[in-house]
Amino acid sequence: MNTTAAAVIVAAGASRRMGRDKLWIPLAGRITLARTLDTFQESPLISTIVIVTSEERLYDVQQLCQQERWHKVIAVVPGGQRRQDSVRHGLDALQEHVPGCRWVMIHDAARPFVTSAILEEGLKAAQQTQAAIAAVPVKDTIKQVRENVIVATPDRSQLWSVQTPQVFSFPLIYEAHHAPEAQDDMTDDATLLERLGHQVTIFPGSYTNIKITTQEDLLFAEILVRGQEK
Ligand SMILES: Nc1ccn([C@@H]2O[C@H](COP(=O)(O)OP(=O)(O)OP(=O)(O)O)[C@@H](O)[C@H]2O)c(=O)n1
Ligand SMILES: C[C@](O)(CO)[C@H](O)COP(=O)(O)O
Repeated sequence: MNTTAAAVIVAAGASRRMGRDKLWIPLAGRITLARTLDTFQESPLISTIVIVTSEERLYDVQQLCQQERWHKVIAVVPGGQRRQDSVRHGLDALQEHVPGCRWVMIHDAARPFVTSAILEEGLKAAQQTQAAIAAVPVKDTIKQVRENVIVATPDRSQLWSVQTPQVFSFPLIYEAHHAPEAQDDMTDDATLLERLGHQVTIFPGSYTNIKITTQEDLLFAEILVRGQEK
């Protein structure tokens, strides 16, 4: 595959459920953010990277990019109130700095175990449908609950746990993030396209492509790192 994509790495969250900045927690000695950036910097499928971080971390991230020689990083920009606002800021930076950008991968910096194989799967899938997101089949039974009472048990065979990267035609997702519908709160980028009536497909993620969110995730992360180093 000779097609490449730009990447927007969103790293501007407050880590409220972790209680401390989860992107700067060392995982076996290398911080979460660096592990994520390593994969994108090393992938031949990624041409340019924009990192979206908090105002407070702008300088730290710029310094880290120099120190780590992440030469594909063309901009480090401040995030917004919500994840979707941070994504939009990243897309705006690509619009400004990468004329003619065709494909973009939007990825959580909090998912440091993404692999180059997942990136490849995502770009291949998006080239088929213009919009494709990483996902894995749900393993638990999921219940819909209202005021502590179960109101529905969706058919598990139709339930998928969604991850990132989420890979899109850049013009498509750029326009969607600037549509009126983008004002509504949504927790992933695919939702926006769904609301606008676009078909979004899934491609295989991985059960190890975890999002570092709460303290317990660090236990699994340490095991994953040790497994990678064997
Ligand atoms: N305003 C925000 C919120 C989230 N993110 C990023 O989006 C990814 C997924 O978000 P999440 O795991 O929820 O991170 P936080 O928002 O930091 O977590 P919490 O909800 O516990 O505060 C993370 O890499 C986070 O840094 C972001 O760039 N801007
Ligand atoms: C985008 C995402 O990682 C897909 O599962 C998830 O929606 C992010 O949610 P968060 O609350 O911003 O972590």
